[in-house]
Amino acid sequence: MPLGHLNFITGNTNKLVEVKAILGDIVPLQSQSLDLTEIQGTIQDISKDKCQRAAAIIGGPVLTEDTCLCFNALKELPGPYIKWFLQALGHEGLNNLLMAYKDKSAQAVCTFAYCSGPGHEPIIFEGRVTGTIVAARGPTNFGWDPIFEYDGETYAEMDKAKKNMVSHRAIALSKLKRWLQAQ
Ligand SMILES: O=c1[nH]cnc2c1ncn2[C@@H]1O[C@H](COP(=O)(O)OP(=O)(O)O)[C@@H](O)[C@H]1O
Ligand SMILES: [Mg+2]
Repeated sequence: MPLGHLNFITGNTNKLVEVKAILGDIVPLQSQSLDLTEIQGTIQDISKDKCQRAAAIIGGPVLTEDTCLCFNALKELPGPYIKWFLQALGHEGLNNLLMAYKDKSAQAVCTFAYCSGPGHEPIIFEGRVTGTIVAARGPTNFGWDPIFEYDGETYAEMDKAKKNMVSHRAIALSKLKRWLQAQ
């Protein structure tokens, strides 16, 4: 492994807790919060751009993460804009967006980007889980967890250990881990 530690750029405590739980002792993690603006575009464009700017500010290697929630009936919107949709509409409002459609399926998409330093091209690791948007069930401490149902339970109802085994974040991190171990 080439890295002393990974510098994970995030201001989201819930994400940090999950990333630490999933990566365990395999990768020592250091975290830092930067207020980075996000461009509009595809998930990959947004992730790469953000990661490159974080590396330029830090002046070294960084890991960034973006989470999208894509409603299939809405051609994958809100997608990268889910944070603002959730903030404005809440769980009920997000459900209402799908009222006009039979298809309630959604994809949770987690994108990690690793950039080895300023000017270097970021590498992307994506995890995607298809679930169903339902009326909120379970604790409300993490984002849209209560309205995303997978395998009969919402993410919020799920045992933490199970979420960290099956989630979009777990899938993306297993790809990152494999890549790190091959370096
Ligand atoms: O695993 C998850 N479950 C539920 N909500 C999540 C999960 N990961 C991210 N979110 C939420 O989805 C949105 C994703 O936006 P973004 O990735 O920009 O988050 P951040 O800026 O808080 O790090 C935020 O509202 C975040 O709280
Ligand atoms: Mg974001």
